[in-house]
Amino acid sequence: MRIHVADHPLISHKLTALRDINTDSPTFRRLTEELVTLLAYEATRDVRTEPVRVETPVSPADGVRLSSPKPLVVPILRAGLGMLEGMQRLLPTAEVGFLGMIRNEETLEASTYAERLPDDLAGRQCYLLDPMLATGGTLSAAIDFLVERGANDITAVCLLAAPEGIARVETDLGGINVPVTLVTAALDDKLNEVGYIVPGLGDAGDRLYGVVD
Ligand SMILES: O=P(O)(O)OC[C@H]1O[C@H](OP(=O)(O)OP(=O)(O)O)[C@H](O)[C@@H]1O
Ligand SMILES: O=c1cc[nH]c(=O)[nH]1
Ligand SMILES: [Mg+2]
Repeated sequence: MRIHVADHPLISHKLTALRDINTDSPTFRRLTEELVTLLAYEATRDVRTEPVRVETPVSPADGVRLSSPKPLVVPILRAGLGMLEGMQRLLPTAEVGFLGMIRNEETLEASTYAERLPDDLAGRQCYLLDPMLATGGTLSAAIDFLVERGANDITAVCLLAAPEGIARVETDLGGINVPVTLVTAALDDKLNEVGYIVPGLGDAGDRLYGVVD
């Protein structure tokens, strides 16, 4: 897996505020959107374009525009939904698919409760959105869903990734001949004994959607 840690000072600044336990839900949502827009800039570095000629008021100009087929953006519910608008800000014409996945907090196994993806993903550039890559079970299962539909160009955009999760995804990818890129704002230290990222930011879904004390 190709890994890009986008450690720009503005990203680090916003991420630090996001981690802060004193950051409330509305601010957490806003910072998530802003961070994703910055990460999307990196994640779409290889987005496909085609040449186009336009007329400026002065002369013809050769440029590019996004080419077909449209990129596909797939937020992993629930927490990934908080990243969708930030991504759409840079890719407003992208198609959007959905995966609903939940990790069992005892076993740490991911299961899928909703899935809405186009049937054929061959040749599509696919962007998975999930703020947290912890044990890697969720991302690995999401990649499997896309690959089963023929995807062969996958980029995962995460806010935080743990080394254990990256290792798991890389192992699981061993049997799949599909290039996957991970773009993340930070590589954290480790997982704790209950599978949370350390230092992390806590439960991203709860902090986005207000289920906090
Ligand atoms: O790498 P993993 O160990 O699989 O953990 C990461 C997953 O856990 C969180 O989702 P959660 O299951 O809490 O669901 P939610 O988004 O509905 O809160 C997070 O948003 C990831 O999807
Ligand atoms: O630290 C973690 C791990 C999984 N899911 C989260 O929301 N946070
Ligand atoms: Mg959660």
